[in-house]
Amino acid sequence: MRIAVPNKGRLHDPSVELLERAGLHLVDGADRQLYAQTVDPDVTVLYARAADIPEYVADGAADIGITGLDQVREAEVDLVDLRDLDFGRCRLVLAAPEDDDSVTAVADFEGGRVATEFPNITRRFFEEQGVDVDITEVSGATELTPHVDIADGIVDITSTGTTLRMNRLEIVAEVLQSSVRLFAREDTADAEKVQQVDMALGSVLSAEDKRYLMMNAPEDALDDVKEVLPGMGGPTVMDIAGSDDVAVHAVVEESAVFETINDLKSVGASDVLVTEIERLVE
Ligand SMILES: Nc1ncnc2c1ncn2[C@@H]1O[C@H](COP(=O)(O)OP(=O)(O)OP(=O)(O)O)[C@@H](O)[C@H]1O
Ligand SMILES: O=P(O)(O)OC[C@H]1O[C@H](OP(=O)(O)OP(=O)(O)O)[C@H](O)[C@@H]1O
Ligand SMILES: [Mg+2]
Repeated sequence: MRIAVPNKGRLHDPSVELLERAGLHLVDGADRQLYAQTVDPDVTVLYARAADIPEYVADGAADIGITGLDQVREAEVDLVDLRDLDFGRCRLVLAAPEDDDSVTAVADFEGGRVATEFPNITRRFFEEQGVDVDITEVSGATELTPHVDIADGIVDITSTGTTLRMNRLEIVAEVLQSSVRLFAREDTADAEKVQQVDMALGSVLSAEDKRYLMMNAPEDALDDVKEVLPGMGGPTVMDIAGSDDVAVHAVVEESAVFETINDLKSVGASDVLVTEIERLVE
């Protein structure tokens, strides 16, 4: 089974890190090598540009791929979105010079010019809006185009908004919300190995906001301890050799840890340990 992964840029490191955390360790992959075996002899990683990965999956060069939803929408290929991998979150927006009052709404672009790295997404957006525009495709530095009279506005990626602000552009409309996803083809989505990889990646993401709590408590405080411990079924309770206390283990939301520990101490728990969880296979 071949999985296409971004070979460079902002998506490369988080993609490789996620595979490693999911246990799909890469082996023998030299830095410039565009493929790598993994610890699973049935899973090979192919490295490609984020923009090319939709075609890699659609054409069968890879069975699944990790890339931005914006890249798949721009490629206009029909893929199965298996899972949001919760990074590379950004928006495609229509933006125009902040000091140009003639283009402050989508309709103002009627008969106007829009520069973008995403001509297909842009064309479809304006078609849906019933606005006729002239689209100019550029390969980067899109934010400059309205200031050198190449376009009246742009459709481009934004996440912090810094680049738009620095280039005195303001958002007129949101075109697409995007993040990095695990994509498959219709004919590969249900394959056993694809399901295994999807589950492994999901188990890492499920565990990220959970913590494992371990503590000791007097047996007669157990009911109060159970009251305090939220979520995931009942806690695990174990006898401690040579002690009247019991050991209690539970999985809790990371956001609840601070308050839960205070409550546990108040009902008599002691020696409370908090650890991260590598993977949580539901
Ligand atoms: N500023 C950003 N914030 C969040 N995600 C982004 C941002 N820019 C790009 N992305 C996501 O990363 C994907 C790849 O981005 P892009 O094609 O710009 O390559 P890159 O990884 O930024 O490398 P480079 O731009 O240097 O070629 C985009 O399709 C989008 O999904
Ligand atoms: O909202 P911000 O946080 O400012 O991010 C938006 C910028 O990020 C991307 O550029 P990138 O840095 O990837 O360079 P690129 O244009 O070469 O892709 C995108 O093309 C925008 O220019
Ligand atoms: Mg970029």
